[in-house]
Amino acid sequence: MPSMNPELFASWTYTQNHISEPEHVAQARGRAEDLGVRCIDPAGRSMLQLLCTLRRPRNAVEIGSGVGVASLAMLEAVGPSLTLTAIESDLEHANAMRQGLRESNIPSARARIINERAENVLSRLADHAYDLVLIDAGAELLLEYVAEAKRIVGVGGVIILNNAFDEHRLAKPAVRRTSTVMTRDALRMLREDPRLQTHLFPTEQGLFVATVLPPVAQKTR
Ligand SMILES: C[S@@+](CC[C@H](N)C(=O)[O-])C[C@H]1O[C@@H](n2cnc3c(N)ncnc32)[C@H](O)[C@@H]1O
Repeated sequence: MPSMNPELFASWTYTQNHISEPEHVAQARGRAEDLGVRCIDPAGRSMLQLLCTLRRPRNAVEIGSGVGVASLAMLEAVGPSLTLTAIESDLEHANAMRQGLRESNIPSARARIINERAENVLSRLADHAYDLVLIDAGAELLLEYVAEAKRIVGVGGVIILNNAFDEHRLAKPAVRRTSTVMTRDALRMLREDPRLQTHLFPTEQGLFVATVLPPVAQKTR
């Protein structure tokens, strides 16, 4: 097991610092700062774009889309073949996302923004109808979001959980805060499912990725 020596930390920092983002993303981050909303970090955004480029989802859901930094990343990585359902409970955040989409010339038909609480929306989404679900709406209802994501994602689809480090509390066993316990339970729920292949990527906030395996490839435990 690697220990956190200074060289490892330097390499990690180098990775985080060598990501450049276009001007319109910086503008969206500025809007998020004004509204006091956290966005996916640059390494997470970059990883999300890579996953979208590899998987090329046609139907994606984002639970907690904020001002749309991650949404834009997905829409831009895949292009017109992706339709995104973005669920966001805060009207100001949803409006800021609409502004970002307009400025990026993304037609509103490609991003359906649902301004409601996710727990009231997810049960209306069809089983196995989505290729990608990004969860980033806080830890309070995380287990419910994970259960719904597992229901709506089809074989070969991807479930992504951002802020998996729970503000760097996850790895500290003594921390028993509700959000940390919820996050640990959610990650366990995904890791222990034999239908899923999982990995936790060490981005700044932690990006946990699970893909739904076809029946022949399912893990035996
Ligand atoms: C961390 S931000 C999302 C950032 C976004 N994924 C990005 O990278 O740009 C979390 C968002 O989830 C929203 N949220 C919190 N609870 C929610 C709920 N129950 N249903 C829908 N949205 C929720 C908040 O209003 C906030 O905008």
